[in-house]
Amino acid sequence: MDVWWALLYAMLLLGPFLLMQVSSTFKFHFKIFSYCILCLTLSALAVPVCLLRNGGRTVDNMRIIRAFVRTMKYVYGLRFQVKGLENFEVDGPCVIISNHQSILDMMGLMEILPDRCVQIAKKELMFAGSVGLVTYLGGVIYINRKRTHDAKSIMGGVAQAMTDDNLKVWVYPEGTRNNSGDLLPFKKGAFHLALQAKVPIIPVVYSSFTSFYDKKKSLFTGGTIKVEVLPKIDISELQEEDIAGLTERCFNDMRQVFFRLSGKPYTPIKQSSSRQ
Ligand SMILES: CCCCCCCC/C=C\CCCCCCCC(=O)SCCNC(=O)CCNC(=O)[C@H](O)C(C)(C)COP(=O)(O)OP(=O)(O)OC[C@H]1O[C@@H](n2cnc3c(N)ncnc32)[C@H](O)[C@@H]1OP(=O)(O)O
Ligand SMILES: CCCCCCCCCCCCCC(=O)OC[C@@H](O)COP(=O)(O)O
Repeated sequence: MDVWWALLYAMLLLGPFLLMQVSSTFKFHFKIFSYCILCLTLSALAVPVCLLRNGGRTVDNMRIIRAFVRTMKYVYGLRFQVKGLENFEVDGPCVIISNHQSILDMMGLMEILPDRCVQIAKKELMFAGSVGLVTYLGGVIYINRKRTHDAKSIMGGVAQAMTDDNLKVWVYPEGTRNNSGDLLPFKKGAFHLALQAKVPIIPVVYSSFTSFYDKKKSLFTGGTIKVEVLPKIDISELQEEDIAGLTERCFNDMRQVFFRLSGKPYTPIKQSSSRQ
């Protein structure tokens, strides 16, 4: 009989706690689901606008997409504090590199996206319904990350297009989303691209989302994201053999800014030793 009483007490004590857990997980997933639905809906609205204004796949559509996406931050209670926007004022093309934490990054990307800028994305995004279609219309460049040989040759072709069409290209050098509160080691494609196109690199850093968005804790509330556009890095004097050093330098510079913006103490690491 005592066992039943003990069980009853345990349920009374743990019940509300368990319910709270279930409902916070539910809330989190519901919010993410609503984010995807909103992306799909806004894309479906943006597609005809893009087609009517610009006819087909062109970077000019990015201005329309940007205007749509910029409204989304109000729905999720996000604010952006941006510094260094003047660093985007370069003559001609450049490679922009930034850290990538979550699908929410699309809002941060569009918040500061300069004109004539396309992004490199995994090819799977092309099949995400109306989102895929709108990214296609905006001129997003798709790569197959599983076939890195093909990915490299696609990025080689992009170098030529950058100079021919005066394009800026946005790359997430971590190569995947990462919500760990640190940066993943950088892949080298963005740096090869800058060297091949002979254009400067502009790093952009977003502060950590972990205080308001954390998958593991099912946390997704409103918050402020600090963004810093860093001064351009001139690569005109560099050669192929300098790529590893350049990657390391960008990684360290951005990681330092990432920790500062996130209000966390900085501990240096070597990018090569942090490879998984
Ligand atoms: C209207 C409402 C709408 C609402 C909806 C919103 C819509 C918004 C619209 C529009 C926004 C769209 C936004 C999309 C965002 C999507 C984000 C993503 O999808 S992130 C995933 C894809 N991105 C990447 O993966 C980064 C790029 N990746 C790279 O650059 C890699 O480097 C890659 C794939 C080219 C190769 O990756 P490896 O895994 O092989 O690793 P490695 O270390 O870089 O390379 C291995 C060796 O190959 C050499 N290598 C790399 N690239 C080379 C190259 N181009 N040429 C020669 N050698 C190269 C390297 O030097 C390295 O060699 P040694 O170890 O140093 O000897
Ligand atoms: C067919 C219905 C699909 C509906 C999906 C709608 C979702 C909209 C999301 C907006 C664009 C997000 C782009 C993005 O952030 O992609 C993730 C990749 O960067 C990295 O991929 P991963 O971390 O390696 O999986």
